This record gives sequence, structure tokens and C-alpha cells, in this order.
Amino acid sequence: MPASPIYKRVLLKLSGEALMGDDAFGINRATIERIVADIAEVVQLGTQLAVVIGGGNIFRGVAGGAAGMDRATADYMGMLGTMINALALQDAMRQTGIEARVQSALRMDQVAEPYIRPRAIHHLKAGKVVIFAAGTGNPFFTTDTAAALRGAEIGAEVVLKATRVDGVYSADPKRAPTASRYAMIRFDEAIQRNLQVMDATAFALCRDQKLPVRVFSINKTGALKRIMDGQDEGTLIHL
Ligand SMILES: Nc1ncnc2c1ncn2[C@@H]1O[C@H](COP(=O)(O)OP(=O)(O)OP(=O)(O)O)[C@@H](O)[C@H]1O
Ligand SMILES: O=c1ccn([C@@H]2O[C@H](COP(=O)(O)O)[C@@H](O)[C@H]2O)c(=O)[nH]1
Repeated sequence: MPASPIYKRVLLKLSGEALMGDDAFGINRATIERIVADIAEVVQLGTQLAVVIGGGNIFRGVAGGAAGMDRATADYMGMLGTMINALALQDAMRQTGIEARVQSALRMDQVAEPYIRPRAIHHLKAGKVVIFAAGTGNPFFTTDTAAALRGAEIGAEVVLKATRVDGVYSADPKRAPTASRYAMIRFDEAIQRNLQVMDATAFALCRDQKLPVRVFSINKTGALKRIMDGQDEGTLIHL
């Protein structure tokens, strides 16, 4: 008999760049299948799982064209990019036998349900994964902030930020190879130190809503399950 998961309802923030694998941009099939296999493990435990998907992998492919554009227009392009990822993720989940619904913060009625909070909660209670697309629906925000917002709205116990780094470091580990990883850090310290792993708006919203965040590497197979088992994985950001 498997141990019961430590969380009943979680918000998983999946970085768009995580879907690229080793490619320069876009969606790497093997990578998305591996991520979905990890997700399937925790869904099978009975955890209610909602996902906010990023768009960095799509936006990177159009970044040249977006250079010099009006910021709000470029942001809407970014939000549309998250919808591409959401549909790919939903399809990969369906192929694994996971039932998933995409809800979009921007109206796209032919493609996905609009975001309706009670409906999202209804899906979660029915054991479906809900994928939130199009971020907050507003320019000048990020999908990290969308994760904080939706996480608070659905009453998630934690935001799990799955990314390409294995936690929060004293400086960006891509630029500072000697940076050290925190096992735990308070929101106030992360904001004060301007740690860029999440944007300050997302940090502040999670702090104000008393919603802890765990940053972990999506490239470590089984990490999501280990978090559900209560094992130490990545970095916990707390009050
Ligand atoms: N102090 C830090 N600790 C850890 N990572 C950091 C830190 N500062 C900056 N980073 C960077 O933050 C990034 C984590 O964000 P992530 O890759 O999830 O991007 P995102 O903007 O949230 O998602 P997307 O790929 O969808 O745009 C890592 O690539 C890492 O290099
Ligand atoms: O609420 C939001 C969320 C996202 N955007 C735009 O989309 C891209 C991609 O999102 P990431 O969080 O970087 O994955 C982002 O750069 C913004 O341009 C947005 O405007 N509003």
C-alpha cells in the first residue's frame, strides 16, 4: 500500500523552457512524455493537480520578431504561446490515460474552456488535471504570478515550481557556478535578495496568501513523487 501524499491539492508551475529538453526552442516529445509520466505518478496517488504552464520555449522562437514591439502586444503573444504548450500537455496526458481540461485566461472558446474558478475546482474534485493557460490574461505579468494567483484561488496547499534548476540559489546558478543552494528560505529574504528564480510579484502574492512554494528540477525523474512523499527536494520558500 503506497503512503498517502502529504498534499491533497497542489498547483504545479511548469516552466515552458522545461519542455524544450535539449532543443533550442519548442516542445521536445520525449521530454514532455517523461514529465507527464512523473505527473501520472502523483495523480494516481489521488492528489488533485492543477498546472500553470509557462511559455518561454515558444516565445524564444519568436523573440527576434517581437524585438522592438509594443510590450503589451508581445505579452499577448507570450500568453498565446502558453496555450500551445497547454494543448500539447493535455494531449500527452490523454495518451497516458490522464483526463485533463485546459482553462484559458483569454477567451478561445473553440480551443479551451474559459477560466471559471468553481468549474476548475469541480474538475479537480472529479480527479481531472486542470491546465491553466494564458497566464493571468493580462500583459506585464508572468506565468509565475499566474501560478501564485491560481494557486491561491483554488486553495492549493503549495505551489510546486518545476524548472531547470534544482532549487533556489544565492545567485543565478547559470551565471554564478559557485552559488550555493538553499534548502529553505523565507519569502522576505528571497525578495530582499532579489533572487530571480521567481518574479517579486509572485513571491509577494504567495507570501501574502501564506502559500508556500517549492522550487525543484523537472529534469530529476521522480522528483514530484518524492515531494508528495514528504522527501526533501529542491528549495522550500516559506513565511
Ligand atoms: N537565485 C536563483 N536561484 C535559482 N535560479 C535562478 C536564480 N536566479 C535566476 N535563476 C534562473 O531562474 C530560472 C527559473 O525560471 P524558469 O526556467 O522556470 O523560467 P520561467 O520564466 O519561470 O519559465 P519559462 O521557461 O516558461 O519562461 C532558471 O533558469 C535560473 O537560471
Ligand atoms: O500573466 C501573464 C503571463 C505571461 N505573459 C507573457 O507570456 C510570456 C511567457 O510567460 P513566462 O512566464 O515567461 O513563461 C511572458 O514573458 C509574458 O510576455 C503575460 O503577459 N501575462
